Amino acid sequence: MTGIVYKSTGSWYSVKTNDGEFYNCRIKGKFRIQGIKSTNPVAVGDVVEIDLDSIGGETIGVIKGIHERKNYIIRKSVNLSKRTHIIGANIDNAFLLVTLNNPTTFTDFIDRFLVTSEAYHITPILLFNKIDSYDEAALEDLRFLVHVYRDIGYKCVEVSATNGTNIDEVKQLMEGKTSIFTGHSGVGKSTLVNAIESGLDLKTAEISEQHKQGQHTTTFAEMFDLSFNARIIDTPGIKGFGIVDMEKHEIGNYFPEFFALKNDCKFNNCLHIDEPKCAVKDALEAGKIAWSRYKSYIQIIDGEEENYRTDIYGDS
Ligand SMILES: Nc1nc2c(ncn2[C@@H]2O[C@H](COP(=O)(O)OP(=O)(O)OP(=O)(O)O)[C@@H](O)[C@H]2O)c(=O)[nH]1
Ligand SMILES: [Zn+2]
Repeated sequence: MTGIVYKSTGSWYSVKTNDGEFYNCRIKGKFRIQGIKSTNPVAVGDVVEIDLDSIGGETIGVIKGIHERKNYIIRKSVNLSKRTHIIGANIDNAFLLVTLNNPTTFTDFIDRFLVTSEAYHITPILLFNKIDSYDEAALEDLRFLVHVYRDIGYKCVEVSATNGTNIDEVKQLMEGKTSIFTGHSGVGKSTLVNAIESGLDLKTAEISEQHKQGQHTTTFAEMFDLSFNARIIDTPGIKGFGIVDMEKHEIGNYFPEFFALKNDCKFNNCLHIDEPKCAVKDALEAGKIAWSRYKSYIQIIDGEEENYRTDIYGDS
């Protein structure tokens, strides 16, 4: 039987099969997928093959195989073991909630998120939240930012989680897909998810209650079905994306407006820094590329070692 992993707590996995039933499953044998060494061989969002077994009147599943992943996001531990944990797999949309103030979301944070989404092959969507709270000056800044990102081709939606503004548009973008929500603490993730589907926070509350009783201190990702044929992967403690292990020369490929000009640079390995006849620098001077984007690019290129190691920002 084929199913999808909705939850994992170490050695047990909750798998929903095509008939809509949930089964507690264990893993049989060893898994080594796509050459990743991770602390968890099977992750939330994985499509798995299971066999059912009846043990003492209870039906237990055994996971015997995993389908190839479309993508997956990982978190590397910052300690010496550098062990990788797969947070979630087969994700369609990554929503980043952005607020201009309260808290401030800086453009380099947005751009790192976009680069990582591109590298992971996840569709990034920017949600500019709290638009009900902005004064005219902030709205002006907002319009500029939205213009910059729409121009590149990124989907941007201005929302108010508290007023319900444009929540239907967000729901439309989620339909038939698996989404994750990220953003700084206080940007309104919980409020927004609650506006999308009320009562969902109730479920998560129950789960954290279970965690308190159990031995696990780590919070695990969990997937939820929403009422309008959409899924959310709840990623506790994950606030945003950083940069995946990348070669310097690759980074420009994940800035679509730079990538589009790549063949116009004199050198095909142009880093767009101080090479002559660089089409990206020309476009920047001509005002066709935003300075904030170029600044983020340089920051990533010059990034401290840490930026290349930690690809998911978490609390720990
Ligand atoms: N004015 C206004 N306030 C909002 C909006 N969305 C959220 N807030 C407020 O912002 C604060 C933080 O919202 P949360 O939903 O808790 O933010 P969060 O991103 O889940 O925060 P963490 O749980 O710390 O990651 C709360 O006081 C919300 O009421 C909005 O659209 N407009
Ligand atoms: Zn160049």
